[in-house]
Amino acid sequence: MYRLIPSEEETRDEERTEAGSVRTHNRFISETDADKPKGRFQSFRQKIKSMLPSVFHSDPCPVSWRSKATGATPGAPGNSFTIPKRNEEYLLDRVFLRRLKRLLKVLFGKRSKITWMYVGMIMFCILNEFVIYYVGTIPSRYYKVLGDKDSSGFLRLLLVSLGTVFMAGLGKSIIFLFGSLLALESRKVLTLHFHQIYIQPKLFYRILMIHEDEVDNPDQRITQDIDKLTEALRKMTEDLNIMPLLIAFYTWQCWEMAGYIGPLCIYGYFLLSCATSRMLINPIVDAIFYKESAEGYFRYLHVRFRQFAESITFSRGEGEAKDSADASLEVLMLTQLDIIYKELPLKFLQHSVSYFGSILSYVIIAIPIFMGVYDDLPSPDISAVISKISFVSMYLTFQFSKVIQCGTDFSDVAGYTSRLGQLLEVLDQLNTEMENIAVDFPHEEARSDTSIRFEKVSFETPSGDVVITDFTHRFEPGVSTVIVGPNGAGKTSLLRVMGGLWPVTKGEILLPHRYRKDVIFLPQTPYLTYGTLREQLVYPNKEMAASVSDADVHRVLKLARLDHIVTVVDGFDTAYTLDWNKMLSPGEQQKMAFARLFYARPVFAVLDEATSSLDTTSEIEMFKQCRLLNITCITVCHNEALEQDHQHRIYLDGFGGWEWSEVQSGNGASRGAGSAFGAGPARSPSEDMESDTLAEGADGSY
Ligand SMILES: Nc1ncnc2c1ncn2[C@@H]1O[C@H](COP(=O)(O)OP(=O)(O)OP(=O)(O)O)[C@@H](O)[C@H]1O
Repeated sequence: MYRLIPSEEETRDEERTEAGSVRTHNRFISETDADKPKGRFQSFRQKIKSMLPSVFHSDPCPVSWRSKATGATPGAPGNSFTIPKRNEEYLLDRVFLRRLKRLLKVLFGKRSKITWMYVGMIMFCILNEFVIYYVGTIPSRYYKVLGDKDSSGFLRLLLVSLGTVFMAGLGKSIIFLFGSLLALESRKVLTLHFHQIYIQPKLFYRILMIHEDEVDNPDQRITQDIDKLTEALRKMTEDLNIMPLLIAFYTWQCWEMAGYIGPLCIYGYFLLSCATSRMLINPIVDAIFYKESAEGYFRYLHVRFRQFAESITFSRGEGEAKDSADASLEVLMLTQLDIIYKELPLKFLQHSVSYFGSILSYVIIAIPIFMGVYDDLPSPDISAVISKISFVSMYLTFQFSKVIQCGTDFSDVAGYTSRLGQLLEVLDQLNTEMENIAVDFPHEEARSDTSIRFEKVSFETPSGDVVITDFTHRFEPGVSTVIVGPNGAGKTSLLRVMGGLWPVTKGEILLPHRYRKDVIFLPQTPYLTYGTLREQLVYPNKEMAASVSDADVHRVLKLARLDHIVTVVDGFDTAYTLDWNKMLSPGEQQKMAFARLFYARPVFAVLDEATSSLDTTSEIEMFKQCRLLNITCITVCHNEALEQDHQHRIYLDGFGGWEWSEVQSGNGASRGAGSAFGAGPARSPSEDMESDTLAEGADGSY
């Protein structure tokens, strides 16, 4: 037996609420809050932040167990516009460094190829820099041979310089290749890491369904932000990876030729530029964070159009769809405009730094020349020296200006790092919560117990409303139970608690030891996986598909009254993606879920309105097959006629109360025997016989 007990974390959250000591970011606040925008840019940002949820959260803002801990009151009277808002600023601070360190640790982990690729790239860059140094000194050699009128020297130099320039070009392209492969590998490593943490039992559900106010668009962060981060890192790496070596080398060269004044001027200039640049980058990091949020919502809106195309069209909602898409685009444009405005001073600084840098290099040359250091040299040699110093000092200032120019890439890196780091932190936090929804392995004596037991279980919604109190019941194999009650009474929530999706606040739930095998949940809308028909039937255990024989496929499809789809698919091993949703109507999709169930034949089938789209005959047939295959149903439904297919009935009153009773008129067994089928449309005895035979056939074969 697995044991689901209240989460300590949840309890702690409540204590925090009562104590009033809460996390400050992710508060729910209203537009009427005191922190009104101050400056022009702040007001701009405020506008973007406030528009994001108002445009995209057409549904009421999700509230979570965690948000409850903030003690805020979404939708409270007077809060005409209540939105979730983050107080966190995304800056180049210690939080950013911590997040970056974490991502780099993943990238340069023990088994990652990235370390070696990076080392290879650095080696190549160093080699290439030797070539570049030679290319840089070529003009001074030309001054010399031309000044000396040395024609054979000139020809030799021409050949050598052509070869070197070709080598330098080739080197740059190879560095680009290295960088691109490195970015590709980095994306793979990071994405796999996120998949590993994010696509975990129940975690996935909790972050998307319950904690979505804490971290927006996790899908976008994984699919796009990682890509953009690795691309920005690639650009920075290509520019900066051997920069410290180059700076050291060219500082020494500059010192040799122009004395300490040269490097001193350049370093002072660089420090000043860096300090200004940092000030200008900070607001961009924040703006990038919000731009990506807006990007995510915009994309999500279009995904929803695709998902609900038919419903929108039936409701003639295209106008509303267009308005919301336009509005979301407007927000996105505002966020992009915000970045453009904030990047403007940075761009100005970057360009000015490189132009001033070239002037500075002439100042550095001028100092030794006016001090008479090179007075005793002949003029061709002075020209050569001037050219060489100019190259060295310009290259040194160029290295520093590259650092400033990387500011834009760096602000990208910082923005994406914040988004990914934040996602990792929320995932960590949820993982801890999941650990606190304890799963205890049973004592030996409990292993044979195949029942599902609820012992005085109470639980509440994520927003803290009590759903059911002190629920005690034992679901026994062979005794099907129907759960009924008004809308919002908590029927599905009871199944969520049974499935470990929601924690209990009191009491405990004991589940069969072979829980994963013995208990199968069928939701109202089944998930159709990408893949072949065989893979659909064994979902989620795709690896078992090969063991499903053609006869098995035919048999379970016939049991689920879905045998006609063998003519729709090209073959049992033909893979389909989105086409599954087009090939199967909602009712057929539910039948597919039953086909899976008939193939797996668990002890319990937990059905949450899983037959809502089926015609009455098929609905009755599904329950009959369950009975014949010894599958005990725990069914949430609104169809009173289905009660006859169950022995027990649980009624939830919607106020936390519940009532257990035996189903009075007839039961599933008697219905299965024949007469009680009168509850559904008339069926021929041969049809019944056929179903029974099929079920028996299935019995023998699985
Ligand atoms: N993620 C959530 N956050 C906050 N409240 C929720 C959440 N999910 C469900 N609830 C609330 O829990 C209550 C019970 O919902 P549940 O889906 O269990 O009802 P139900 O009995 O299955 O309803 P129906 O018959 O309409 O399917 C509802 O009031 C609903 O608003």
